[in-house]
Amino acid sequence: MAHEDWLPRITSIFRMYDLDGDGQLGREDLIAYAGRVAENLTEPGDTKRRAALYDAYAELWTQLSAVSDTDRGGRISEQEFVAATARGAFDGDPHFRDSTLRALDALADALDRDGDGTIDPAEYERIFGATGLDTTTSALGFAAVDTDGDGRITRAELRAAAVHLYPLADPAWLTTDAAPTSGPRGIALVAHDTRKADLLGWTERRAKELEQHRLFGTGTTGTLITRRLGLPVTALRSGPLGGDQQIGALVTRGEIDLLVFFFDPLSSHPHGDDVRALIRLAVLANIPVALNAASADAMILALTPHIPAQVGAAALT
Ligand SMILES: O=C(CO)COP(=O)(O)O
Repeated sequence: MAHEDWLPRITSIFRMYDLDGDGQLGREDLIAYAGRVAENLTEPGDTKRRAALYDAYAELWTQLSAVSDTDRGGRISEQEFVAATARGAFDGDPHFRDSTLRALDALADALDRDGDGTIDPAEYERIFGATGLDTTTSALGFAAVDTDGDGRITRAELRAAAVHLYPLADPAWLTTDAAPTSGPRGIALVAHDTRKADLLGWTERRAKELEQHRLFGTGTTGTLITRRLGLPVTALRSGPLGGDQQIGALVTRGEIDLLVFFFDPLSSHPHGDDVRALIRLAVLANIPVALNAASADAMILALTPHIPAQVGAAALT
């Protein structure tokens, strides 16, 4: 792609994030940007959506700086940003891809005020004030984003339309391969009472791998893991109160890449139908399901790439 085609796009992305206008991007700019989006799109008490935005933009900063902060000064100048795009350093980087898609998904969730999984025109309208995007950006007009014309925007439609908001020489790369091949994955952790000690032992052993992913759990299981290990687990409702069904909904939305479910093999449970439904959805979605520590070990290792502690700029160019 010719330089002149993408240069104005890349400089406007840089300036969109450079909220203090000092010509340098720092972590604080991305955090302030997340704050701006959170402030405009979410209620003050909506800690879940807000935390997802802050986490996503902090992660985006990590990946942006790993690729483009070539002088390792802790800040990215506009020149470094443009140069990294010019040499296609972001294109093809799976960690950058995953963090970008995660930021877009956090934005989609924040726009989806009623939480029905799609964005209607009134919900969508707020994107412009919240992100600083120009209302005249026709590529982001509702009709252009709602490609199937059903009057609602899905996460996938937002991902596809918003790729040009990222510093890619070839934005199409971001969404051509729907399944990320590495980087943070969604992992659901569930255990019946008689298996909680086993699961806690396993999560303790695999804390290093688990902390690289996005963790979800049924109520008691998730809360216990966070309390015991400090791992950030998004705890849903307790299993018997609908937690398995909530995990099933996440599976259906494509947000879970591994289900670790240490179920009780020796007794029956009043919510047995919910348990079967969750496993059925996981089979349908073709995601790995680990029912004991041995299978969970194999699967977590397969899903967790070795991420070097500090990626040198030279290695990326
Ligand atoms: O019952 C469960 C799964 O079916 C687990 O729920 P809790 O994590 O809330 O105990």
